[in-house]
Amino acid sequence: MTTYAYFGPAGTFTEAATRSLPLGADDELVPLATVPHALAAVREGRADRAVVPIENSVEGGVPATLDDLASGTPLVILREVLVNVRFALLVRPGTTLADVRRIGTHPHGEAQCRRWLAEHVPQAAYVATSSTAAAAAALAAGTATYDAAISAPIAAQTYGLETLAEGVGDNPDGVTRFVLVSRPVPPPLPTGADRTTLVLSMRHDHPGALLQILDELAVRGVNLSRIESRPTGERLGDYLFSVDCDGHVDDANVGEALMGLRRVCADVRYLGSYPKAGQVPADRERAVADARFRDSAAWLARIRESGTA
Ligand SMILES: O=C(O)C(=O)Cc1ccccc1
Repeated sequence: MTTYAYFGPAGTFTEAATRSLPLGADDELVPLATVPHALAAVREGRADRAVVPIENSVEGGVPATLDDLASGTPLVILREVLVNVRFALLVRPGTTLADVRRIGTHPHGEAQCRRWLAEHVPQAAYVATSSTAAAAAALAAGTATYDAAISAPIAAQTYGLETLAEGVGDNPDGVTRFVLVSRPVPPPLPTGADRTTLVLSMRHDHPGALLQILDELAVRGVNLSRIESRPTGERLGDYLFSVDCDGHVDDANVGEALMGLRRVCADVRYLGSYPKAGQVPADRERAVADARFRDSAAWLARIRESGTA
């Protein structure tokens, strides 16, 4: 039996992401109110795995997740899943669009529905809630300070609310990437289409610090798919770089890039190598490049051992 803590309550997009994993019949799903609570449950051994959002196609990286994974007891990402997020405007039975004065939702929900809201409910103010489902739950319970919630369509059934409008997202193709997180374990085997997540801190602020990082990756042909600077939270002006790159820690070029980063950075936190979600064709050039890296390492070893290649 595996216990999955997910960013809840019931009816969040994170629950949908969790249910899209290959779950066993006796696996247990535990909703927790925030991303830090879900990750703490894994760190403290109350859950085996956590599922949390990490990036979406409108707002970019999810700060609560990036910041929590960047510090504290190390955790690793084992897998990612993509969810096409579609939003619905939910109300208590009887409320009409003209009645809606305040709308509750998660900040990422608001960001992804902004244009629709400006056009259809321009009179409504936005109230931030801890998740899209928490907005629906409080509305149904009568404890909300708002009269409509933007949530996943399924939250209407979960909480007994009425759907006033569906497809209220500005982009019907909006996608959120969720990650399955565990206490440190060896990575899943390379598939040829993998991603590696890292957090990099520089020794001190100096000219060209970011260029040094990019150099270590570029010179080994490692492609970056996301890079964000995040404040460390310690001193004004202290930043970390949160990075996703293509490839697996077992790939020769990624391994060499990691060693290079370890030399130039004050700290490199490895957050896992895992298969990319979606229809990603295996990169044939990667296999050729990997063979060249391994060949050159073997060549150097022969010279060191016997004085000749
Ligand atoms: O609040 C939720 O339902 C979540 O799972 C976080 C979220 C919010 C908006 C878009 C994608 C994920």
